[in-house]
Amino acid sequence: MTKGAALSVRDLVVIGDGGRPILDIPVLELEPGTTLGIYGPSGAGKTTLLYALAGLADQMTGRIAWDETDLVGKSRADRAAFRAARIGMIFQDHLLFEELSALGNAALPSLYAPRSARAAIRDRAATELERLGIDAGTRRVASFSGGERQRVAVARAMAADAPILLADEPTASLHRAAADALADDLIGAARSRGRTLVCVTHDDTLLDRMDRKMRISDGRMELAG
Ligand SMILES: Nc1ncnc2c1ncn2[C@@H]1O[C@H](COP(=O)(O)OP(=O)(O)OP(=O)(O)O)[C@@H](O)[C@H]1O
Repeated sequence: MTKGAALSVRDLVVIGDGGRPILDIPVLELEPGTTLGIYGPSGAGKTTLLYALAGLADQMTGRIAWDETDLVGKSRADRAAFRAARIGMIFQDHLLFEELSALGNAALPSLYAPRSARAAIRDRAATELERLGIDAGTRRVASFSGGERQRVAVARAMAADAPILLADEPTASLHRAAADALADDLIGAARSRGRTLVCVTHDDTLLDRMDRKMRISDGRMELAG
């Protein structure tokens, strides 16, 4: 079983390009295997928080510790290495390689993995795609719909079998039944494999299934459950 990671955020301030703080989170603690839903108005700072938790924000102060690793103090290269090894990401623009098939994209984490782990990653990628109803086949993802691309991104995050899953509006381009199936997968991954899941979403059905919910408004936490 994958061991989930604990999160400890303290006095996190993310600075925007203009030098102005765009996010201020005094305290956020998550036990391994917890699911957290983040919601709030457009422009509130939800994606900024997810990027910071992934170590993708360059200008930040405070502390973002996943277990013993504080991403704030690390170099960009070290943060990238941590991300590759420990974080599965489902982000809004999907970041797919247009020339590759669904399986080619979903199995991408195998490129960064030790040789001994590669076959298992490809197998998980294929299994996830099948479960999400995507033909792994030879068609390039360039011609996929928004919802199909979303599911390829989910399969890729699952294939890595990372202890941390970060998702930005994972159900946004899906109809209700597909959104519910995807929620089953994400939450099932957290519950059965102890992964820690942080999910930005406007989808109340998905939010209601999270262990905890946090509202962000104007760069600040408003409610924490
Ligand atoms: N690098 C940056 N430099 C300056 N401002 C930024 C930067 N990144 C984001 N912002 C601004 O910070 C605010 C928060 O952006 P963010 O994308 O986190 O919002 P959000 O809550 O995810 O919104 P949405 O629901 O519309 O996706 C916005 O006003 C945005 O324009």
